[in-house]
Amino acid sequence: MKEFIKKLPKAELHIHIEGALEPDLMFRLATKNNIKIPYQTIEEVKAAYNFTNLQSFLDIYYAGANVLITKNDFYDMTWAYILKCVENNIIHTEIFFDPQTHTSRGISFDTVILGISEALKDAKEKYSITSNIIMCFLRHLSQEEAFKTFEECLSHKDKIIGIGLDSSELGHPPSKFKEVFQKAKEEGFKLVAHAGEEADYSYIYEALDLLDIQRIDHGVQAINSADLMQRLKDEQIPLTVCPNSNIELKVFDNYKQHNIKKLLDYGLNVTVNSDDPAYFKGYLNDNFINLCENIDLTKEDIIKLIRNSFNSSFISQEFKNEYINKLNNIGQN
Ligand SMILES: Nc1ncnc2[nH]cnc12
Ligand SMILES: [Zn+2]
Repeated sequence: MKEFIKKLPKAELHIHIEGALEPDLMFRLATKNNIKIPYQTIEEVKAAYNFTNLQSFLDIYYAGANVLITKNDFYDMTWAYILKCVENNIIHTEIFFDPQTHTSRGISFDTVILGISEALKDAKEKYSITSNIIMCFLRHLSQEEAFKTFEECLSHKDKIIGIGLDSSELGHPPSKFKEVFQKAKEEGFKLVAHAGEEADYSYIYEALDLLDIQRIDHGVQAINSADLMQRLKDEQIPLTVCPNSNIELKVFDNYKQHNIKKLLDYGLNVTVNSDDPAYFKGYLNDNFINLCENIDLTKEDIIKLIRNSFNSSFISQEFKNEYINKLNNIGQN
């Protein structure tokens, strides 16, 4: 099964680029930029990646992002992820970034978006990897701050396809961001939001009904509402599920307890993604492999999950057709 997974072309729809910052690059940037980090060795960093819940991860993840200062730093972090895409046979990726994590430290919006987008442009030229960028608001901050960030992004509308919502979920429901999502919709952005990762399924209803989102990031708590499951099935709303993340952040006790197969068998539009691969012990192939080693996913299930990713992406129908044909051809051999 491992070889089968590796050879299939894939798309990734839920990856925070700051979550692809590997410890070795973190150290190099810390030294170059003269930024103090609370670790002496890579082993110490890895030992610190022992999370109890989402917040315990976010505290460490935001601290790690402090080493990113120049446009080149953002380029290098993004390029390192692109090399992982090549290794994992990811031919299309939709990347989240969190501008507020950086603008709050005095790094300009332009520095961040230009570093990321230039690496993605080079990825297209060198490896034919296609991509889209989704800007996320940090939900632990206010809607007013989200509006300020939204204003800043408008001069980069050509580079940003969509708007998302991430960070500390509990206590920060989608309803808090209703007006700024409405504005983003009027401006023509695609809309997504993290919902039902740690918080209950009412957050998924809010994301659908108040923010009018097109994909749910995570969404695994939907299983606790029969009505919501039926609706997600009827409307084929994509769920960008992140298995390694769910295990590392203790949403499920282990892979055998993960509900992805139940969601898939029920008929939901489920996809597999890596979330923050540098922090959660692996990239996209590892997520598929961990699932296969612990739950009965068939080859057809794997192909279905990947087909769902291509179909649920924000690329053109022409690209979707081309990529799905490629997937079907390779999947049959
Ligand atoms: N899994 C996650 N949930 C919410 N916010 C995040 N930011 C980075 N990873 C996240
Ligand atoms: Zn996420």
